[in-house]
Amino acid sequence: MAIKYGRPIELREVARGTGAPVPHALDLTVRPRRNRKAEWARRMVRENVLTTDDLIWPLFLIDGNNKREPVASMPGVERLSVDQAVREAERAMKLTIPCLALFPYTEPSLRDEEGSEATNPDNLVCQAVRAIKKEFPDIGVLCDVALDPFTSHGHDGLISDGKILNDETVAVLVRQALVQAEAGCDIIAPSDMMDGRVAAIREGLDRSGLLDVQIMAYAAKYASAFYGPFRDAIGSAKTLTGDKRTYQMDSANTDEALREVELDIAEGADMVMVKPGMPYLDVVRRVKDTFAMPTFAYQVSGEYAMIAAASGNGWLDGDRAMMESLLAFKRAGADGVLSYFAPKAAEKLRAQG
Ligand SMILES: NCc1[nH]cc(CCC(=O)O)c1CC(=O)O
Ligand SMILES: [Mg+2]
Repeated sequence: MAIKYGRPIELREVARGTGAPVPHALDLTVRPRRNRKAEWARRMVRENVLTTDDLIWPLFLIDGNNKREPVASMPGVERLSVDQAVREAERAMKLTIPCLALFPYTEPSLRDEEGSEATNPDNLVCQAVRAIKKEFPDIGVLCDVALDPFTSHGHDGLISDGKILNDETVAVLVRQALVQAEAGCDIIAPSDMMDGRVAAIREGLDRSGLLDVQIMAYAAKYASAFYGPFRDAIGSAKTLTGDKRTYQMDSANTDEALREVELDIAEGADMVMVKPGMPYLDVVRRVKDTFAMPTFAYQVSGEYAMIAAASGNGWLDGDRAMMESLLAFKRAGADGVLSYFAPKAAEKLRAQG
């Protein structure tokens, strides 16, 4: 039998059953389309669902008051001053989005070779964390740990003689994580891809008595062209010299992703992430199947921009493409997804009831 699952197909001379044969009907015992015949039937057999609990909403921050600045390459996304970020936190609460992720646009005058603003306990991210947690203590706040929003060269780490220094960078990242956690951040998310940073950050947090602060490791983060609009949003696109291929992963690899994830789990990560999202769904699936950890995917800025741009041009039904792309992460095994579509998708989900 050519068929592996289900009933064998037996071809007969005449139509089965006692009723009159339908002219030209194929004699099929199995007709998969029966389960798709109506919306209620499709709902009954649906294997995966997207809910608002699956969404983490990334916000871009800028200095100032009552300010909203559009990000040109991400239609519908804005940089927000802290008071406006608090308003969006309220919106997230109402939409039952469990968690926000914060990314700062740092004033150029505050950027330097060492990214020293990253460890300023009163930097923009820390201000936003305090303001959001003060008004809405029940929403989760995630902070990215990496130096790129703060360095004049746009890299995630310290540089010497054109090389990104691993261990020296890790020491700074620990201090960055600590100022964020002290400000009230719930989840520390190292996105820098330095070796050993998860262990060092866990140790730093534990020593400071911050035992409940979680770590979501950007464990398998690829050197990707899809981060372009994000670098535009945080203002590192113009400054970035060279590329990030000596620390972010080669997009040709998946075994290496498993080794990276395994290390981060051993070092104390509570949750792991694969990034970008849609071009790496195979990696999400392998990671989930191999480690059975809370596994997240980041639908990155370039993925958002593609759908938003095509939709803006009338080439795609933007809402349907958005929902289909988000559901794809669930199908691949992700427990949740960081997405700039989060508020829009949540509104749609709530409207569906
Ligand atoms: N290390 C910083 C960081 N954290 C999240 C993203 C990208 C997110 C996105 O594209 O939406 C990046 C950019 C990069 O590594 O260059
Ligand atoms: Mg690693």
